Amino acid sequence: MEGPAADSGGGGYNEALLHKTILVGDSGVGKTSLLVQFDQGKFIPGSFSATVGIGFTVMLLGDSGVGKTCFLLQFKDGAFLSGTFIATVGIDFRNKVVAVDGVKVKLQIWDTAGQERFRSVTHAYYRDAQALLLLYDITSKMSFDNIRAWLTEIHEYAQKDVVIMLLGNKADVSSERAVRTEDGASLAREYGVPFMETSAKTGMNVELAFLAVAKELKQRAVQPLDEPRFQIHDYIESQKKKSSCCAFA
Ligand SMILES: Nc1nc2c(ncn2[C@@H]2O[C@H](COP(=O)(O)OP(=O)(O)OP(=O)(O)O)[C@@H](O)[C@H]2O)c(=O)[nH]1
Repeated sequence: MEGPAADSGGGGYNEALLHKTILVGDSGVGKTSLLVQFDQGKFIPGSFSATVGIGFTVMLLGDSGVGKTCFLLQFKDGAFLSGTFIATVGIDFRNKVVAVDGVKVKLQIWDTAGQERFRSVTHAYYRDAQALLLLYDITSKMSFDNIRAWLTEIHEYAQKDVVIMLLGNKADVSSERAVRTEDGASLAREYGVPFMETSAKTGMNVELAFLAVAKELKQRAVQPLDEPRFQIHDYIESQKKKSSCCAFA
């Protein structure tokens, strides 16, 4: 069985093997347990809760090494993978349910390989994503300079109304900073997308990034007519922690 993902353990990679498997069946037959058993190798007894009816796909994009996998693992497990860098192969995914204004929202998060050689594989998934988190590394000017090329690809392959957020990751490494916060903010303004700096290491703004897109997508899906529209830019500005401030250990 393969997820939308190829094996991320390195070694040979066969594009022809990439396919999707969908689990279908009545509520309670064990679809989620089967997936958890496959993903984590364990069975969680007594944990049945009907899978939430509202779910979205979020995709992580950006150059290889900017921290996409760490960003996802920090959000999913609250842990940081330090040490050896193992580049993602093709595409991998994780699920996480978040509460948005009392409603459970399931996010399926796709972690893509930043390496050029996997680009044709990841392009195929753009159109299924409702939100894209586009990361650069604040210690790598090149990863920032490549953001325009990423945005061009996004406009070519993604849905027209996809939610895009620009994230300057590794904000904890201020001594090696190569991209000013103002430059990130100004590029984001130019493209009309929300922006913040993050750290997959300390967790700074990681949850906020996912929560903001979950709120925006949920609002779009089930917006009560009498409620004012959710403003993602304002929400982020009011909630985000600044890297110049006291957010680091
Ligand atoms: N200091 C610091 N290091 C980070 C952070 N995020 C990731 N790293 C490190 O950066 C390296 C690359 O991280 P990954 O998450 O594997 O990068 P990626 O973007 O998924 O790379 P690809 O899978 O090749 O696209 C690893 O050595 C991480 O430990 C961060 O916020 N701060």
